[in-house]
Amino acid sequence: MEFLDLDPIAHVRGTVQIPGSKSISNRILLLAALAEGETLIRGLLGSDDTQRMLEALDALGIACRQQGDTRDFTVQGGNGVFPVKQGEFFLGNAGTAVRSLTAALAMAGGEYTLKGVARMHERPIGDLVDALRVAGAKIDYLGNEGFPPLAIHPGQIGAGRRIPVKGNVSSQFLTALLMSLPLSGEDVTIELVGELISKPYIEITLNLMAKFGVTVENRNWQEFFIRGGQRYVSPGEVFVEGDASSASYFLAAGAIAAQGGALRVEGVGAESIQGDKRFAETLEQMGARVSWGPNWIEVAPPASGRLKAVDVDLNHIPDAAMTIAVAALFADGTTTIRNIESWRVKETDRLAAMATELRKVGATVEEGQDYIVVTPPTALTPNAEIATYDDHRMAMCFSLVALGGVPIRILDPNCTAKTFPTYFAELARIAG
Ligand SMILES: O=C(O)C1=C[C@@H](OP(=O)(O)O)[C@@H](O)[C@H](O)C1
Ligand SMILES: C=C(OP(=O)(O)O)C(=O)O
Repeated sequence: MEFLDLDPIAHVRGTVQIPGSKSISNRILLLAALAEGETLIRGLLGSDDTQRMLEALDALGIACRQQGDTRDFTVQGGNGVFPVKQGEFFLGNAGTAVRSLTAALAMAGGEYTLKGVARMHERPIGDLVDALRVAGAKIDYLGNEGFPPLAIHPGQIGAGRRIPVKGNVSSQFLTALLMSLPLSGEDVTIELVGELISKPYIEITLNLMAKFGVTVENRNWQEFFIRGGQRYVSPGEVFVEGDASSASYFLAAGAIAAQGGALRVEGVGAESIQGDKRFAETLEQMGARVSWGPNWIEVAPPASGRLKAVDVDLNHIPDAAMTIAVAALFADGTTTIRNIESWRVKETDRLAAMATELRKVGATVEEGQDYIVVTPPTALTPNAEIATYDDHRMAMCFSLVALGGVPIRILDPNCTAKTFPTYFAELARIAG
């Protein structure tokens, strides 16, 4: 097993340019593919998740062309049509690709198979498939009921329907329906059944759909009404913001160990459409000093020098919430993070993984079905070997332990390629 040994990091300083947002990149790729006209996408994230989406669109007959060696791409939209009517697509562990393509292909009138890595075949999709079946889609499970791989057949997506969907397992199911149902051309009402988690991701979806000319009426988060007759039209050029979840590691590093001013991230700021920018608010609650510009955030440690423990509901920022669990090692007292049951169905069972690995560095941890309680040790255990469970965020979060004056070994560090292939190089650059 490959590993990376991190030496203790005394301080961090400088500015980090955050690579493009995964959530925005994969949404824009699909919307551009469905739109009429050519879209120039600026600053697309280069990572496993976006690569899987690009490959799938390419195989579906949508030309996606990289501009030289930049991260700018042109996409020739198919105006609601995928030219290729059959295929088998491997989508790795990219939730944003599997969920949104399931809905888009269910309406595409072809024979398609969607599959991913073994873990993807353990990540639920049943609530989305149920909703699509009500809409008239024909989808079969090729393995376990409720999970990929899926066989998608031509269906009859009906007009004027009410489509119920559950949103308590993943908001990506609602996102997938929202992005695809306008293709029916008819009035559609999506009706939320029960609670919706990870709400800010729906705001990203609605914002980007509007950029491509389709508006949705959000009726108090209970119903989403899409008026028929709308279609996606390329806005010409779109810009991908820096990834706010990726920014969380550097913002936390600034809160723990910035020296000579604050650590700055660029690419995400007050004007960002990503909910994960609100991670900085939680750091502020922990006592960190935070300042905001339109496109940047700066964080410095608390005036007292030590972060405060917090008791917080982080349902709105499930990805960045992991960074708080590790930042809790640097806080006075016990930190509780609540309402994060979705951690159990992501890249790994993140509640179990986080608890196991935090204990390796000496923390006392209570793991509940939907919460985690972290009490830091008086001294961090040096040379812990951190398993990362093929979860990019486990690798990135635990690198912060090096800011506690102890060496740490991160196993399989290349798993950061899912969303941030250059993470450890960036960390080395700001480490003083
Ligand atoms: O829509 C999106 O882009 C995402 C939604 C969230 O998932 P859930 O809605 O499953 O919590 C988040 O964890 C994921 O990384 C990206
Ligand atoms: C949950 C995540 O990814 P996915 O898009 O695969 O759901 C994540 O990036 O933390």
